[in-house]
Amino acid sequence: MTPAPLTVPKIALRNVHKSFGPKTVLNGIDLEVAKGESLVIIGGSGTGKSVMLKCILGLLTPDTGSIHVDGQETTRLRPREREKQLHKFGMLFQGAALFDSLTVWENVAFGLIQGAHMPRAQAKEIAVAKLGAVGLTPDVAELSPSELSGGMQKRVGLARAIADEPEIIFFDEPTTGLDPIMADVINELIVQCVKDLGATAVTITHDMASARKIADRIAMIYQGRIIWTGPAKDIDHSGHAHVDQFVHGRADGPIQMQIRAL
Ligand SMILES: Nc1ncnc2c1ncn2[C@@H]1O[C@H](COP(=O)(O)OP(=O)(O)OP(=O)(O)O)[C@@H](O)[C@H]1O
Repeated sequence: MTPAPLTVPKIALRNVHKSFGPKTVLNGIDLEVAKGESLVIIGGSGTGKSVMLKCILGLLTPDTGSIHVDGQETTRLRPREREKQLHKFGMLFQGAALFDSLTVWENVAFGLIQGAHMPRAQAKEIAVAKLGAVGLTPDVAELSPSELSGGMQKRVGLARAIADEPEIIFFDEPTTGLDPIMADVINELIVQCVKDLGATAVTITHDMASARKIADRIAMIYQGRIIWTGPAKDIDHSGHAHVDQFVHGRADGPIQMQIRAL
């Protein structure tokens, strides 16, 4: 009998550890993301979600463990290979992180012009089309980001994330600071854009409404490890006390917040 073909995960982390001085942040992360899947990572503040994303992007190097993207080990790539690898990723940062010194379209086209060395006129055409895909009209393209509302800035950030048609998109708390209705609009746009691109998506969020809407699968990080992962539909009956406490936002439970003055 012919064995079933093995599908290589788009992203695979194995036993990833990362410490800063005496502080262990990632303590043996094991996680796989399938091609085309939308994975949402939940977990308390300071549990290492951003550090994990930075390790996948190659902005931080794990102390031990492996990270594979499309089957290729990425933790110790040479600069040129790393740059090639980075082209696979799009990113929507917390707070959209737009440059106020550039117009909206220049923000969207930034990676196309700087990274892919595309002529400005061609990059502008793509930027205006991507702005259209997130519901912004061409007149917005000429404005400064400071002239836009928070919801519009997120849309611009999303247009920038998809401009280069990445294979993988990271969303870092995409709905932070938005009212619930605008948050829902952004969630729908994320789902639509990811689907249109056929991309693999990894989202960090504290917003459970967002997680439910965006995720095929949810993973929870706690004390530097993935303690639960399952289909989004199972999040309310995970059978895991830590997940239950987090999802329902209860102060009482196994997760004790460490509150200390810095
Ligand atoms: N470059 C660094 N140097 C030292 N410590 C760091 C560095 N980056 C992150 N940390 C520490 O690692 C821990 C995890 O940070 P991280 O930003 O990943 O948390 P998070 O889960 O994304 O939190 P939040 O939900 O609040 O954004 C924090 O205690 C943080 O102070």
